[in-house]
Amino acid sequence: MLVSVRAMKQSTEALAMTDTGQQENGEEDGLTQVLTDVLKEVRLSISKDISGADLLHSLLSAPWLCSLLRVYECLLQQKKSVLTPYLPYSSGLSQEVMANLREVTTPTPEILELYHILGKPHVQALLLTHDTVAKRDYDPVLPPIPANLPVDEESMRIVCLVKNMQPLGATIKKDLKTKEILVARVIHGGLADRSGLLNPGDKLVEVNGRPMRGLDPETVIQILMNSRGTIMFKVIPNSPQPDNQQTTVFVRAMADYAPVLDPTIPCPDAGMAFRKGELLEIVDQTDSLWWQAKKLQSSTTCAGLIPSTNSLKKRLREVWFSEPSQAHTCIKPLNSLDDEDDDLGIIDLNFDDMDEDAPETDKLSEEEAESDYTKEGIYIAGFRRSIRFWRRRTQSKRRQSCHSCCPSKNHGSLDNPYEEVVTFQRNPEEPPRLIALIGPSGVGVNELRKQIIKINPSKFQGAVPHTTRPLKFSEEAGREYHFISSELFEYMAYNHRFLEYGEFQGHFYGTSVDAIKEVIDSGKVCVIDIEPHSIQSIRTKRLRPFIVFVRPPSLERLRQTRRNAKVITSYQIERNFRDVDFREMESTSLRLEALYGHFFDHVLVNEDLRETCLQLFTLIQHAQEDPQWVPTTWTLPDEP
Ligand SMILES: Nc1ncnc2c1ncn2[C@@H]1O[C@H](COP(=O)(O)OP(=O)(O)OP(=O)(O)O)[C@@H](O)[C@H]1O
Repeated sequence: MLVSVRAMKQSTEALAMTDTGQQENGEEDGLTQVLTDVLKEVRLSISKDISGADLLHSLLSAPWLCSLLRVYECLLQQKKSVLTPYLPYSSGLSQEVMANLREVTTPTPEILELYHILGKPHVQALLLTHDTVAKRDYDPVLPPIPANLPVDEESMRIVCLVKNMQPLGATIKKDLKTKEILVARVIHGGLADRSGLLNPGDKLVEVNGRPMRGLDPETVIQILMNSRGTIMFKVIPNSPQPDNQQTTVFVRAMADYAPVLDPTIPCPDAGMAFRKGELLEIVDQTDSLWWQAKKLQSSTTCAGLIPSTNSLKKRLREVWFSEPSQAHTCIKPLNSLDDEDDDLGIIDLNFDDMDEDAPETDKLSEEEAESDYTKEGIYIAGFRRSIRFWRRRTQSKRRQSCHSCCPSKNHGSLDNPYEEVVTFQRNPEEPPRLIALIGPSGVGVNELRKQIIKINPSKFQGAVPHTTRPLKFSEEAGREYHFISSELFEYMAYNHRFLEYGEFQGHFYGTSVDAIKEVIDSGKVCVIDIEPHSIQSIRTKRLRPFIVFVRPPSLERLRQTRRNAKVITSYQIERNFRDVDFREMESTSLRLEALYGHFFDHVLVNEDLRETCLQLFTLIQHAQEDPQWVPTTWTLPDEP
């Protein structure tokens, strides 16, 4: 044990010596060498069977000790290589050199060149920066604090901002009791915010030497708006606010908003207009009435004021009830409430009111109406004309109904004017997103769907509809239709299991959510076309739909491209398109976009069929593979 203590002592001393020695001699392997020597001696002690030598040997040869020594050596190395400036006054020296060079009466070209180089602003700036870094003197030089300051005086801050054409980025208000002018809010990303020197609650004492106390906010705003260049504020800073961490929220606007039309906004100039469907980044929600937001697709860094959810709801209701031109066609005598059936999706196709002029021979027989799109051995479910007929009929009825004027039917915007969204990237293991096509009747949604499924039937599929009509000879249950009893159909309809359903020639037809889910769960991409009023029903976490609106091209292009195309009229007639159909398609398209545009993930113009198909194909891939904004509720974990 005595030996081990002596050996340790020696080693410590050796370590200490090596430390200084290493610093002096620059030897890098000193410590390792000492350890090796000590280990050698301890090993000798072991062979002499001296007590404790074993323990000391295992301690000194432990890997952690080697590692520690290596770290120590590295740190030592690092300490040695710290850069020290050769001189901390290179800028002053360069000035001295230039002064000397100026005194040379007959300067050589070299002298001239050196003088020119040293005089360059970039070189001067570089030398100045070098000196600042060398002195490590980064703080501004502040004037000394006067010794005789009264203890209870509020500290005053002098703030200088350079303002050109841009607004100040702050709103003000008057404290009615004290008549003081206060900073009401600081707009994120604006001039005041970027300076970091003005905060909500700061008292404005003077602006450019002019006292603010007692002035009207309007006068102060005018003074600020007319100021250019440097504006000097004297402010009494607000006592520091608790730092409530702002979290950014992303939302999709479900309503339009124009600050210039809103008399309640505290500062219309600071307001931000937006349209339905636009994505907004809400950066400040501290005020319960007015939030600050930026548009996601905008390059501006400065936020604008937008109403909070409650303020916007209130505003939308006020606007709706004050609109003098609203024709409240939803208020009808009791005996004319048939359209209410449309909302439930029930359409009775008795053809009592059929086109008198339509020749009987043009009308499709039940067989023709039921002809499916079974081509080249591919059964493409959900293309039956029977379903399309009752839809056609629904559309003409719904056109007269009152979805747009009634607040309760305003597609949720009055209840939820901002929909919270997040970016969503589908995990390849997850079921594919539903692809829903929407468009005015005749624009080609059905054709596009058919083409896409034909391209790759093992990847794309439609949802198999349900019907109460009997199975025909060539059909197979679950392939063309799910054939069910009227009772079951009624039960399903009653329990909201259908996205849409209706009656055609005494039989019920409908597309169920489960039929869609069945396709999705099989790993295939389910492609459906739906009526716009069903959008809300499919916008669920379960289906995560990607909604594509198919828009018609110009009238001229419609005439050119639809020469051989057939339109299905609401009277069960298939005929060539007429100009009146194109015009109707155009006006319906505008109406649908105005009403439902904020739900569309993409708008596709169906001009050339082949081209549109390719675009749709790419779009579907993009919908499945790339990140997109979706409602936050779609990404929340399921409740237990
Ligand atoms: N880009 C296009 N060029 C030429 N013809 C087209 C194009 N798109 C669709 N068509 C044709 O237009 C007709 C109507 O198309 P489709 O049946 O798909 O309409 P739709 O939008 O489903 O409307 P509806 O629901 O009323 O049937 C069909 O004959 C279709 O082949």
